[in-house]
Amino acid sequence: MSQASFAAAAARMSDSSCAIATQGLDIGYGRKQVGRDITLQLAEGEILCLLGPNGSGKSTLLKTLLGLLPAQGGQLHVLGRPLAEWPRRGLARRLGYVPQAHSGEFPFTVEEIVLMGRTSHMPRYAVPGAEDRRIARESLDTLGIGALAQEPFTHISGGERQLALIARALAQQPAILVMDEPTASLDFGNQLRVLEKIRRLKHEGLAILLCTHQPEHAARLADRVALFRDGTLHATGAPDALLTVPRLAWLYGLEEDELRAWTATKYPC
Ligand SMILES: Nc1ncnc2c1ncn2[C@@H]1O[C@H](COP(=O)(O)OP(=O)(O)OP(=O)(O)O)[C@@H](O)[C@H]1O
Repeated sequence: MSQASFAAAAARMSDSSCAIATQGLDIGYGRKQVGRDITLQLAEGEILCLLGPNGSGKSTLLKTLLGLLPAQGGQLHVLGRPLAEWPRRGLARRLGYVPQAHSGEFPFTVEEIVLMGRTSHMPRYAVPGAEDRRIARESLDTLGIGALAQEPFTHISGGERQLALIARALAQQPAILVMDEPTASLDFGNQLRVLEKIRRLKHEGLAILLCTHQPEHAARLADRVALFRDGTLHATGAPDALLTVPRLAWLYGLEEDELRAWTATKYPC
């Protein structure tokens, strides 16, 4: 890297209006490398959609950006500050995470799961107060699952669990929202409701990074898309420029005719 580009990269990394910035990030598990040399930025008030085939390393990247997995190399800054320098509670207050829906092991109620999103706002060892409960209730209602508040998380459907995990992240009131396939197990109506909610959160100023297996969602929602394959970030840019038939066919290992035959969206050729 030349001195000028090194200086430009350093300025980008320490820009506090950049929600997340990485430079040459290597990701993986222990000695196993899953992705390498990943350089990306997520700006405030931006939606960036990460697209890529199964097993390409998207979830591993998200977990690394959240500090749930240590980076194997490179640099990672959140709001202009190295991730490692953030106090845990400060980071937890700013970074919301919607993981892929899981069944959960302990029979917490849905409300209790959502209240967990308030933990970083509460004094240590405190129980949730009236304001925390109001915010949790509002998050449930906004996703249309207020009626499930007292149900055990382990006894609701996969799609309902997905909505509860989104409600938990909303209750956290983060500045940055990282979502791993947030609409994967939702019915058509809930998919659209969640996409609309994500769009509104962006207008409230949140920075949102999400993985999706649905290019049409990225086309409608994203300010920028990132194409990720084999642990490498191949391109980032405007949806119109990147969501083309040749690029999507290459990304998912399809024939172009196959893609045209099975998608209703008319991607540019
Ligand atoms: N806990 C783990 N330990 C070791 N390797 C893992 C672990 N979790 C995932 N991997 C491996 O990392 C690679 C990338 O997985 P990852 O879950 O990041 O992919 P993905 O792009 O999110 O896939 P999908 O779209 O199917 O969710 C895969 O080869 C996977 O086997």
